[in-house]
Amino acid sequence: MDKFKFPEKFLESLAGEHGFNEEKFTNAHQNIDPPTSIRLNPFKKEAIKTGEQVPWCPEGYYLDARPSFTFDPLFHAGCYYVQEASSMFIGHILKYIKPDGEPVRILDLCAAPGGKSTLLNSAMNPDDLLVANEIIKTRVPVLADNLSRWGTANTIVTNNDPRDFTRLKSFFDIILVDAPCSGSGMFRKDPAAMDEWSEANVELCHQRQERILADIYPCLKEGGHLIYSTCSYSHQENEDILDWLCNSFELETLQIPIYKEWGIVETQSPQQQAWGYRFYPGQVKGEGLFAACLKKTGDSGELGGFKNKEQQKLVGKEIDLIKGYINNPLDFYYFKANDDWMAIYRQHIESLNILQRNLYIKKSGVRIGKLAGKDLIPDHEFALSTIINKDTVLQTELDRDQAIQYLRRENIDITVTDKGWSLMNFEGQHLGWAKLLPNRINNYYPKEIRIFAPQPPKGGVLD
Ligand SMILES: C[S@@+](CC[C@H](N)C(=O)[O-])C[C@H]1O[C@@H](n2cnc3c(N)ncnc32)[C@H](O)[C@@H]1O
Repeated sequence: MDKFKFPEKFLESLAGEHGFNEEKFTNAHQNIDPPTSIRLNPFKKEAIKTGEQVPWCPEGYYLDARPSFTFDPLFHAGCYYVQEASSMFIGHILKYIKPDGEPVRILDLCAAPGGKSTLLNSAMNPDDLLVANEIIKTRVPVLADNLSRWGTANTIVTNNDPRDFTRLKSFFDIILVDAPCSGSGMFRKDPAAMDEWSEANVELCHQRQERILADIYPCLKEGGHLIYSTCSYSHQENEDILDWLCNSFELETLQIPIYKEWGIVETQSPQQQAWGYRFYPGQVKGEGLFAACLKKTGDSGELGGFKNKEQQKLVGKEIDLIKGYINNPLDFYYFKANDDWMAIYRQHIESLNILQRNLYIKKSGVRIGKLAGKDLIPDHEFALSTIINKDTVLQTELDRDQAIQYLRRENIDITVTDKGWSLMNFEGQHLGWAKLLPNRINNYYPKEIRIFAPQPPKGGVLD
């Protein structure tokens, strides 16, 4: 019996698509397991560098088998992100359009769980700012956690509706809209998604995609770039959207350089001949994706004259308490968010003020810690950040079993002689904090993200 029974009308709807090969596509779904791929964090240790490289992403690698990532401490240390290979193409587009040496503000509008945010962030410098937004409140914590693990201090996480961005006129240089879609590109990984697919749902998604894009168009600068992507194969959500964009706004299409051997299908929209890039399982080693990039040629006017909202800054003696633990402490602006002490690169103060006035900010830069009496309790996010000056902090190296005990928030079987706050490390990579006391260790790994799962049998199991 066929493993995949595609929804009625689904294959029919793809039949005329340029470059679509039904035989290869069906075979890939019936007989080939989805490949497992990871993308390394360029700001941290190169975790695993064996295996075949993803052709369009130098930091992407296919793994021969799917290990249990939950039981790999380097995963928790943020050394890599588990990401489907086709999605990594967005990084290829960014590298093509990002101007050299000029700081950019990038918006990832539909960002949770953060795969593409960490991808975009990998190609960014401290002078660049990433705003990662997610409309659904319950999906924001996982986005914030994934960016915390990535460790950089040039990201802001927001929880807003696309329409809230309309008033930020000409604020962003690059916007990624990885739109909510009918999800056919994920059928192989998630066959249950087939139950949701219908022509009516494709149409609903198309309408929502138009609304989202109309809302954010004004916040893109003249000369800036809009990257649009979906994990749908339906032309209504892809090429038709490009035509609608070019007809409704001042946008021009951009052709992205690709190699033929990558197996990506380059398409053009029927009316405006806007370029698009399609990924079909069976033709690429990855899942379904559509991506396109457009350049804005029109002007949306200046940012409104609203007042900045300033943060409560840390005062001199508070900064004195933490600056020894931070690399290049003068590069940062220190402020409070409720009781938390935060640090963000100084060059983003103005952006932070403007965003804070207009959006619902869930995290900005790196959370350093909070004061309890005279002591600063360091935050988990600080441990995982790349701004920590590890030479000034105690560090305790754990073996694999001890690291798992730590990540489970259990007692750790280790004898230590040092006292005080210590980074808990695995292979030199920071997992979090513990407080070393004369006869015990207080494990400060955050409860919410600790490992609950039972240990898999040797050889690894699926997560
Ligand atoms: C394809 S997923 C994003 C995946 C993410 N970019 C990544 O790479 O990890 C689409 C996201 O859009 C969000 N979303 C749903 N409805 C939305 C809307 N009306 N406006 C903006 N975003 C929406 C979903 O919550 C979801 O997180």
